[in-house]
Amino acid sequence: MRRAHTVDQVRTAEADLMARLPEGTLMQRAATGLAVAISNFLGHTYGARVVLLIGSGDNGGDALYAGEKLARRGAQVTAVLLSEHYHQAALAALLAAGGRVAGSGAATDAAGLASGVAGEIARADVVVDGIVGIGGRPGLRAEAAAAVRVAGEHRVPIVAVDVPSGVDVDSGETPEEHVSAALTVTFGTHKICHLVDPAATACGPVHLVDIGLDLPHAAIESIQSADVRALYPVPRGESDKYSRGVLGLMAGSAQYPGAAVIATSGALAGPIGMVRYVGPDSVAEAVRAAHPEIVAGEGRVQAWAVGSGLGDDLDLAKVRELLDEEEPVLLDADGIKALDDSGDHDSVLITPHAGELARLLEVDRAVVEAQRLKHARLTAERFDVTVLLKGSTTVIAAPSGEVRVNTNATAWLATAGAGDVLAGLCGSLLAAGLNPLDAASVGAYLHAAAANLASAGGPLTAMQVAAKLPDATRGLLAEPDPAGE
Ligand SMILES: NC(=O)C1=CN([C@@H]2O[C@H](COP(=O)(O)OP(=O)(O)OC[C@H]3O[C@@H](n4cnc5c(N)ncnc54)[C@H](O)[C@@H]3O)[C@@H](O)[C@H]2O)[C@@H](O)CC1
Ligand SMILES: Nc1ncnc2c1ncn2[C@@H]1O[C@H](COP(=O)(O)OP(=O)(O)O)[C@@H](O)[C@H]1O
Ligand SMILES: [K+]
Repeated sequence: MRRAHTVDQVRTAEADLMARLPEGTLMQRAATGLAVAISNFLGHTYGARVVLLIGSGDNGGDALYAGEKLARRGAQVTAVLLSEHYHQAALAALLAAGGRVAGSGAATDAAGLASGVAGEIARADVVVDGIVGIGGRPGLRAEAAAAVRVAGEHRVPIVAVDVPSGVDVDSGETPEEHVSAALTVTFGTHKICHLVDPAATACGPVHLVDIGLDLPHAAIESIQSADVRALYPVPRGESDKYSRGVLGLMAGSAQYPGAAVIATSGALAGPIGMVRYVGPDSVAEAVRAAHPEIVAGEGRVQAWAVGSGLGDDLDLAKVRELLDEEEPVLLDADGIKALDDSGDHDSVLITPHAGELARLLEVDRAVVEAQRLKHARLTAERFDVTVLLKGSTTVIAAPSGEVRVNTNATAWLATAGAGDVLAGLCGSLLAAGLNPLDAASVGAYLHAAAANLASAGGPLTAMQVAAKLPDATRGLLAEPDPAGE
């Protein structure tokens, strides 16, 4: 698992380590990693024009020391001081290495920047965001915001130090103006904003520099290929189609027959031995035509997936009966309407997008989109259910308080029917015996991996995603475990 910690957890771990090391050691480790990452990002160092945006704290200190190291290797490094306070020793080191400070005069330009600063930023090869790190509050002050805007206007890429300044580090929310980075270089561990949207998108790719922190249990985890490999229910020699798991699928309607076909494709491409389709005859025929492997009609199952494309055909009483049974149930789309906040749902997984979760919670969709982690968590707690909240980053929250995210999906996956594939696949993983948290995590990862194969940088259809699931699974199960994962 890739782990993300809260600001408090990071500060505690940092204090413990600093007490055992000579002063300044951690910042030097961070700055060295940062300088190397900036060099790699640029592809060259000698002669590169680097502008550092410097705030009052240690985040600015990291940026200044990295600037010093780049200046020693021949970069032209200019610091823009955005606060009266700054890390004095780090600035002295930068100046001693040949770096400069821009805009130290009193005059300002139309953007509110000290004169000369906008021109420096416009000509830069890279801007380094050392405005604030984990000590920052959301938002940017006027001068910082103006500097960031100039970089944007001139398409100068920004490398964020630790976090893109202005985002909310512990929630991944972006209530105010913030930096949008081409690369974020972080230290010690990932922070929540690196994994949860909308902030995760503002980070760009995230590069982690190890600085030796000893960290506690993570607040949030992001599932990696090695985790999927360890969890995937691979059939054994003695397995038969029943022991591999049978999924009952209640999906599709006269209104949306395709959803049943697509969800079945997802389910059959999972680890189970059989799908039992339960629905109107006309839809069952369409499913059988596409998938002769299915069995139509009720029978013994190890889990249910209910809801994709049911539309007005949703039989609330029937779904509530299923919820009272022992078998795990996945509720997707309209099926989620059957959930109430009384009762024990710890074997239930719901797979809403932001609109469906908003309807369940009776709030606006935009509120869920802006505060994805918060709403996934509170739903898991209030309904005693595991929630897989779909979107650009998928957030999975369990009633135990555990949270996992999946960040490897391509935006091409945002296409009609992709959610039906996911519901079928996650249902299949439940029927094969995974608990709701693991089924959701493995499902989201493989769904995204299949979408990446189907897309290869271009458009895809939901059925193509389902068709690539076996390849994605095969590739992953065959992969050797990389060291350190
Ligand atoms: N904690 C760690 O493990 C390590 C931290 N390091 C660096 O230190 C950073 C944290 O440093 P600090 O604690 O000094 O905090 P920051 O540098 O994040 O912020 C410092 C100050 O900025 C001001 N501020 C807050 N929000 C602002 C806003 N929106 N606009 C303008 N100013 C604002 C506040 O006065 C705050 O105290 C990390 O992000 C990282 O870059 C690294 O040097 C090494 C290890
Ligand atoms: N911007 C995005 N980047 C990556 N994946 C996305 C993005 N937006 C949506 N997705 C994923 O695409 C799928 C869309 O599912 P859903 O919204 O249920 O569509 P449908 O109901 O049409 O099947 C989900 O797996 C979701 O997580
Ligand atoms: K920053």
